[in-house]
Amino acid sequence: MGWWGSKQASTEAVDAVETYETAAAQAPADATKPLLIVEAVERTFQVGGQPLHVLKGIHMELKPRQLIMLRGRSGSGKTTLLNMIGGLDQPTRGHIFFQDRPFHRMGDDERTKVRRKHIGFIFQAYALMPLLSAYENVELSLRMAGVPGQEWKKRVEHCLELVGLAKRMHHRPFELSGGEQQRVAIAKAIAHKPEMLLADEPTAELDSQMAAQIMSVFQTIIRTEQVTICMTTHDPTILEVADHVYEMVDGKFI
Ligand SMILES: Nc1ncnc2c1ncn2[C@@H]1O[C@H](COP(=O)(O)OP(=O)(O)OP(=O)(O)O)[C@@H](O)[C@H]1O
Repeated sequence: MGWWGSKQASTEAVDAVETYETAAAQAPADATKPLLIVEAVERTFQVGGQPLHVLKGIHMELKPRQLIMLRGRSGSGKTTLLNMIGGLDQPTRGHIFFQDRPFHRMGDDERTKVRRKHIGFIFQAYALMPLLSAYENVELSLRMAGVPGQEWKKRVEHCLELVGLAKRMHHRPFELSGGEQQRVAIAKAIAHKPEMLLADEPTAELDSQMAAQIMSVFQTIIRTEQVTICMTTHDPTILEVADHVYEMVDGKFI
């Protein structure tokens, strides 16, 4: 997983983003219109001078307020696809449209801007700052997203309440269980009000009871925050809460 290289900021790129932003802002809210469209996406890496075909023609759609799961064995390409959907990487071939923005044609800086504003990420290992409290961790993400300071307190408290941690907001990560830390990570990921939340194996480190709590939090935030969630998983016990499961085998959906 990584941030992909070149830094080619240009006025043209900034203008292009603003054009996409304006178009997206003006588009009428339509619950049936896909939030994200993936068309014939392929991703090839060069490994030791040889091409490694990791994604081999992926088609998918995410609609508003859905919970979508990508399931498949280790190495099948789930994280590679999640990176494309989140604008962290670009396809070798094919198209990705996020709210009508053509991710496959946009430069790194343009995609970074869109990501900061419209997408939240949750990882298997909670990615919290160890010396900051739950409250401060969530506040940090608002600060980084450029949200005005006067809005922080209300939003931080609201997000921590949504994930059931109102009473633990002043605890630091080491004073919380794994499931509670993952809930702080969720509060952090939704604080800037993204339309899409991407989660890579969010329950992998948790026992089945904590995993069920995370899935229940996901269902709550889809309803209350109007977010769409796309997550990868190995865990067959949580698939039943998904609106749709894409099963990936060797870089393709079956
Ligand atoms: N940057 C890269 N360079 C070369 N090969 C890569 C790169 N990223 C991923 N791969 C290869 O692509 C394949 C798919 O990896 P990916 O991480 O997408 O699988 P996954 O289904 O998410 O697996 P896991 O469940 O173990 O996380 C693997 O063989 C991996 O080694």
